Amino acid sequence: MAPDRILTADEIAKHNSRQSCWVVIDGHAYDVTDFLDQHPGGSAIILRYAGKDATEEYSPVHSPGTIEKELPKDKHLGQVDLMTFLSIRKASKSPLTNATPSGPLPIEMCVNLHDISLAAQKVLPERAWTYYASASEDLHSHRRNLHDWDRILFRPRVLKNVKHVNMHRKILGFESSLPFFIAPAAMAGLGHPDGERCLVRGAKKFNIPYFVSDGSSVSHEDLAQELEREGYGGVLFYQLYAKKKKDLTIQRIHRARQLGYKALIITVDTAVMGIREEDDRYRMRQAFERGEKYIPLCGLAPLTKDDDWVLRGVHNAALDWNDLKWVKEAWGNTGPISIKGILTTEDAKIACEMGFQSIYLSNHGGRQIDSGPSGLRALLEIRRFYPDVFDKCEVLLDGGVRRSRDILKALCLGATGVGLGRPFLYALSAYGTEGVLKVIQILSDELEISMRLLGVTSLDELRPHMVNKLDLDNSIMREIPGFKNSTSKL
Ligand code: HEM
Ligand SMILES: Cc1cc2nc3c(=O)[nH]c(=O)nc-3n(C[C@H](O)[C@H](O)[C@H](O)COP(=O)(O)O)c2cc1C
Repeated sequence: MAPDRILTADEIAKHNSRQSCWVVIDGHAYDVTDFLDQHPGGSAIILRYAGKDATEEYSPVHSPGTIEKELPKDKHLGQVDLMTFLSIRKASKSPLTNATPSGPLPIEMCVNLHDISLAAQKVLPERAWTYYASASEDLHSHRRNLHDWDRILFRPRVLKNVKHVNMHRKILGFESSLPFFIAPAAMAGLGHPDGERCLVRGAKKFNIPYFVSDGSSVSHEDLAQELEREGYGGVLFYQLYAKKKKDLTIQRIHRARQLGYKALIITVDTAVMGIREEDDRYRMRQAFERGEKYIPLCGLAPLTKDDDWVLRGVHNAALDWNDLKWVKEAWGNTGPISIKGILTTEDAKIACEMGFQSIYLSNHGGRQIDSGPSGLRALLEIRRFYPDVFDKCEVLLDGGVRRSRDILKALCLGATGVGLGRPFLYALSAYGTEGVLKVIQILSDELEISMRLLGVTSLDELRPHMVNKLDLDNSIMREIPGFKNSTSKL
């Protein structure tokens, strides 16, 4: 079929099955029938858009040029008739077009990360806000992330001469100017056309690490180039989701190595995607408004008898600790590896004993198991039952950090570095690169002030006795089979 052919929406809509599956992306129609089983994201997700416009779902997870690279030329069917296209294409708002009449706050008026989050809520299209802000089920883990920090109190010392402070910290081998980093978060392109590029620029300007998500909207090649462009410092670490196919996972690791990513973060808390009901509701409502049947991506029943059993999401539910051996081998000696999503003493010990250089305590921003502990509670548990971890492994942590005082508390308790996820997505959505710079500047200023008020001049001086954690201690396990409670040592 000639690629200059113009197709109507009705014609495309007929090809809505596994036997004949066409999709529309950016105004062009493609025959993806033969590609379904090769699609790295699985066939189910494409079948959901069979005979329809998939642009809104497609764009944030694929870098430009993916179709040209992956689909044979003859699968490009042609352009879609614009008039009929409008009837099948959902009115997708581009970022920053649905600002309220008053718009977001001028950036100068944002004094803290809460202001930035409010600004983003004002301007973000509903789909993006829902994806970024949502967490799983009843949001217990998410709320705990936000509130646990306030249950740790400082024990500030006075009259210590704190005129000069040093905020440097080595994180996974990188000499960072600040003890925090940009946590991996997929699909920054939903919030701003420059997407993850804004985050690279921020990391560069302030010389901090950016853990780039496997699900970046901008290609990893482009991000590596962005880092190389003129600027100051920064470093990129690669966050990996193991795919269902081992060879694809290995390809990703090799690509990260070639691109010069300096550390590997393996996220292990996503055997399946958590139940993010706001996200589901949004999709259901969209389907309902279009008069379509909503096909959930979850549940244990196959979508059709030909399909794989569909677990929620595209991740590899069969992954286990043994698989991490070949992941490690594929990465070689490129740099340190951190295991992200550890929440218990038992798993911390396994990771350390397997020789991983770092564990990363995180409940994925409350988006995975609900009623799991916050990264902070996991830190307290591990301190109690496996304090050796701090001699063997670098401990990173994230979840609900919105103030530098939270970072300082985590560092007092033994963390090496602390990550922030949503604040950076909100910042780039509302203000692009400027927003990302603003977040880092606010955190840097807050940190400097909090250090002085606590009575320390260097992060190396931070010790557990500088905080009072008794309020949270009561909620930490008293016994764990096979581990000794070392409370007295704390
Ligand atoms: C039309 C042709 C398509 C092509 C050529 C294609 C190609 C690819 C490729 C190469 C990947 C690997 C990830 C990467 O690029 O870094 C991928 C992943 C993915 N694709 Fe597609 N895709 C297509 C359509 C779609 C559609 C229509 C959807 C959904 C609406 C979709 C959803 C996904 C998802 C969620 C992933 C992530 C998988 C993961 O990270 O494990 N794709 N796709
Ligand atoms: C929208 C969004 C996307 C995320 N994507 C990823 C991801 O691709 N990989 C990953 O390991 N973690 C991902 N996370 C989890 C973050 O890395 C981090 O653990 C979490 O956001 C920290 O909580 P915070 O948002 O309260 O700072 C994501 C979180 C959000 C909110």
